[in-house]
Amino acid sequence: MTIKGNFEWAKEEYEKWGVNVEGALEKLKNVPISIHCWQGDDVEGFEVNQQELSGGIDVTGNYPGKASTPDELRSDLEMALSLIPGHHRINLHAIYGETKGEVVERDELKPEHFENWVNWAKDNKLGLDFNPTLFSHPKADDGLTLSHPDPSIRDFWIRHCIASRKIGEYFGKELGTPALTNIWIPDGYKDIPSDRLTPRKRLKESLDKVFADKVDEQYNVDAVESKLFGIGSEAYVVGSHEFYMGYALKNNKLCLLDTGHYHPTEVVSNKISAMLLYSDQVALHVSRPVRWDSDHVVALDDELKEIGMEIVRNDALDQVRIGLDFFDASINRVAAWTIGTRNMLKALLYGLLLPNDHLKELQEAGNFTDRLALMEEFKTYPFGAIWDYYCEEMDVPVKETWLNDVRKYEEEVLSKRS
Ligand SMILES: C[C@H](O)[C@H](O)[C@@H](O)C(=O)CO
Ligand SMILES: [Mn+2]
Repeated sequence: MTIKGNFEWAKEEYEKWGVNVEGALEKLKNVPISIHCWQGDDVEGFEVNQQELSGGIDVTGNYPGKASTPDELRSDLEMALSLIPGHHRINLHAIYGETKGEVVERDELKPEHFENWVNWAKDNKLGLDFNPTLFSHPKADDGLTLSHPDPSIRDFWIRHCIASRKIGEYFGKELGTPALTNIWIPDGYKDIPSDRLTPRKRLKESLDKVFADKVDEQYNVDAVESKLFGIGSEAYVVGSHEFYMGYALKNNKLCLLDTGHYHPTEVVSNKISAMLLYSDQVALHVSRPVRWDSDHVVALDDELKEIGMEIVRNDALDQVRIGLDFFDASINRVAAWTIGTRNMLKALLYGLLLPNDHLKELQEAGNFTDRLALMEEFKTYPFGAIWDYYCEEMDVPVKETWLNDVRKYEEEVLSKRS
């Protein structure tokens, strides 16, 4: 049977349960995923005075072909984007600026250092998001930034965050779609602190100073990202979930939930509905923690499907800004983006193809037997046939055929890099 034939048959199966399959595909077309540039170069960036990766995160593996110039990174992203259905965004970090060989301190970064990215985004019809980089820098060597006891260090990072929000504003203005500028800091302690409050007070004051500087919310939306622990901050992280949830609610900022930043049995899928009762929007960094915040490539596992289902069931596709955050240097990096992003989209499609209203009614009526039976049976409904058709319609490779394109690119481009 052809892809179209399979689709028609699968569609009928879903329609028996009142699922609007064409409507689901239309919705999926309009969901932008913010694809993180840093998978392409192992979070190295292009600073002239580049430092080793720090901040309690780590990239393992030495798969050949890593991008080492902005043009290489953009070319690799274009390759990945050609294999991913839909129109998406690219998420940049401050270390990806282009300063024409000059050392430009992070608190001196300006929109002009990201002009090439903006022109490229325009050519490729992409939105851009942004992150200040508060790691891999001598002023973050002791693992403290915005909560540092030394006011001159705090001030440096405050200035960097202010500069970053202006860059986000520039992206939004130029591209006609507001940038999400997300602040994540590594601050914490390896061992049991004697005072948890003072660093948090300092972080709060620093953030207040960062956000006191007005940028146009039409163009830039601020987010703050919490964490549970990092390498070297195992005992205490200043910017914990409660800290940022409180800060975001009180100050009208977005709370960004990274799926690798919680206790091992605590899941982000269970947080989305609760948070959306109190804020209009939340942001995600979808990642895959394996025993720790390991940032493995996102797989289509139960939790990813649950996240997709939650976003769809709660009619929250416009309220959840979905970003990705993984960095695996042990496999082809273009493949990593492709696998992770396609999986995120598959999880959303999975949610869109469920008879969600009926399942909610069953729960309200206390019919938990039918609820479980249907939720389980739908796991083996012909979801793949709908996905394949979607890929074909969106002009990207169907099933695993995208791997041929990645292998060809590897042979012709990546393998030639030194
Ligand atoms: C590079 C990213 O900003 C970083 O991964 C951050 O978002 C994070 O999740 C740190 O654990
Ligand atoms: Mn993250």
